[in-house]
Amino acid sequence: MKGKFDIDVLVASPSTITNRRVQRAMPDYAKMKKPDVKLVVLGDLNVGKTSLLHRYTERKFKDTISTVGGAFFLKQWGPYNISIWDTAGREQFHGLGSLYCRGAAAVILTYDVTNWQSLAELEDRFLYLTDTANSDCIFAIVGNKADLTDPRALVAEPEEEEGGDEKEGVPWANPSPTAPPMFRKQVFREDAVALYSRILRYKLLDEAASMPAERMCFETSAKTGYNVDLLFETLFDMVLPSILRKKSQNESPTVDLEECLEVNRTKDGCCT
Ligand SMILES: Nc1nc2c(ncn2[C@@H]2O[C@H](COP(=O)(O)OP(=O)(O)OP(=O)(O)O)[C@@H](O)[C@H]2O)c(=O)[nH]1
Ligand SMILES: [Mg+2]
Repeated sequence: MKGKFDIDVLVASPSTITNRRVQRAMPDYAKMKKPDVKLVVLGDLNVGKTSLLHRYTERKFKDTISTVGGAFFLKQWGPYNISIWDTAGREQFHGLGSLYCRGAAAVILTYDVTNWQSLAELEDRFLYLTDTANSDCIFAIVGNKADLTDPRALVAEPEEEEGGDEKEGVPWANPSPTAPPMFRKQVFREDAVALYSRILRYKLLDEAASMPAERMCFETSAKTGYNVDLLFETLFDMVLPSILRKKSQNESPTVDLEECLEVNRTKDGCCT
């Protein structure tokens, strides 16, 4: 399934800027569109954050290397520009997390369904990083690698044709008879739902007035594309009110006191 407003995505990564060849191919930042809203993907090392973004933006499951610092993807959604920040799960980049979360309208907390510790880390190590996000920030909890445990997640969506650097073959595209061995599922949906409730309590949010956990907990596979569009597009729709509110605040007539004082001073000539 393609996004209803599918348009090119721009990718920029501080980790690639040092590479000369890439530097020449870097976009012209002067022409870059200003994002209207920001989404951030957080989670432990190796849970598949970058792979989810590749799957959504490039329709591919590609080889990845562990993210250094962070990278951002720009997605046009209707008339709006949405920036999606991919962060590094590695401990040494942890400090950057709260920087990336500053002003975020939505945070995607990602774990690996075959790794209990990756869920525990979300609460222990990542949740407090979101203190810098917007006060009305939306939280999604995403269990990735569902293809390893759930036969429904094995049905692959077609990959984009051109390119060539995607992983060789797609044996998982057909669940039978070449289905890969199933891994033991360590994190269940109920565990994610329970974490979602704890997050609302941590944020002092009223559960009844917040998005219900059933809508905010996803199981995905970056490998097959299972639920990946659903995840991002549900969030894009949810952050639209936040964009509209920001825009109307910017458009509402306000008086800049500093500017008035400056004009008055110049008129009176007292400061010239
Ligand atoms: N089976 C399976 N493997 C996946 C999936 N998503 C990612 N992987 C694999 O998991 C490994 C880590 O993926 P990344 O996307 O680099 O993980 P990350 O969360 O970005 O990791 P850091 O950048 O180090 O924080 C890679 O070997 C991926 O191929 C998935 O949905 N299913
Ligand atoms: Mg990564």
